[in-house]
Amino acid sequence: MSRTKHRPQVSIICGSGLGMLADSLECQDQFSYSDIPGFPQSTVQGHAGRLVFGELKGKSCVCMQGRFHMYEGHSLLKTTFPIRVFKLMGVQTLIVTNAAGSVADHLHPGDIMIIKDHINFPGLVGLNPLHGPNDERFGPRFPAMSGCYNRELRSLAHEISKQLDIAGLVQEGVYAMVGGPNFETIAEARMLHRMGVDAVGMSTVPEVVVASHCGLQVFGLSLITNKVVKSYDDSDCVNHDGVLEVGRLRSQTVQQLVTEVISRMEINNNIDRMSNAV
Ligand SMILES: O=P(O)(O)O[C@@H]1C[C@H](O)[C@@H](CO)O1
Ligand code: HPA
Repeated sequence: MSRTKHRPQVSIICGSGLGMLADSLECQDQFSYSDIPGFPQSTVQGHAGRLVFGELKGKSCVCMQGRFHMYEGHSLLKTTFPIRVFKLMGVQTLIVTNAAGSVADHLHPGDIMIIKDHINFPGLVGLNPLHGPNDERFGPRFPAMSGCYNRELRSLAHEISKQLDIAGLVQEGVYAMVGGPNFETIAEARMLHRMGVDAVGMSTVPEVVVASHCGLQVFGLSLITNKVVKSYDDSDCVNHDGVLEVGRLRSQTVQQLVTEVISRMEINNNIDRMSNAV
């Protein structure tokens, strides 16, 4: 905290190919993850590995240009370490973005899905960042997860997408986290489809669980970068370069939507900063 004058209220995590979300921050202070004690390193292409502080539409923000994934070999505690750092800094809101494959037939590459809820597949089999002794300073032993994606922010995003004339691209849905790093088999994709999953990815959920546990309000967006293959007659094949390419093509639209949501969200100036700990 002593190396930046910014005291962020909003934190943003950039998904694969969405690192440009940090570019619109003004008066930036940037730190490479390798210079931050306790931070893991980003190893995935499209995740720069920088923490960027700055102002956006009068709000103080911190942006992770690059996130950590379980499949990189990080423990879930390490993967979500930045969220608790943000909480200690006084952040009130977490905005998560990701690249995801569409499972629902009505979602297409280039669409933006506002995350309404999630399915935590790793969590359901015991891989949860909240495993282990509970640190009561952050939150309760048994946190509720219903309503963890803030309803007001979701409805604000719909309103903004109408005003930006992108409502045709924006839908709401359920994101499921799988462990990765391989993409889904056809049988797995069909199972997800039957379960009511709209989009599938390899991140986000651990961050949201930890943010929700410590009382941050959460807003999440998935950029649909590909369709998951659900038919044995389909010769399509997803790859990471294609995922990054759709990220580049839609980067400006995602940036506009996130910027407007931040601009119009309410900030409680009576913040609960645990900053004497950082
Ligand atoms: O960090 P996100 O969830 O945006 O990254 C997605 C999932 C994998 O890391 C990668 C696959 O292309 O993109
Ligand atoms: N599956 C899992 N993760 C992803 C996908 C996908 O199809 N696309 C981007 N991230």
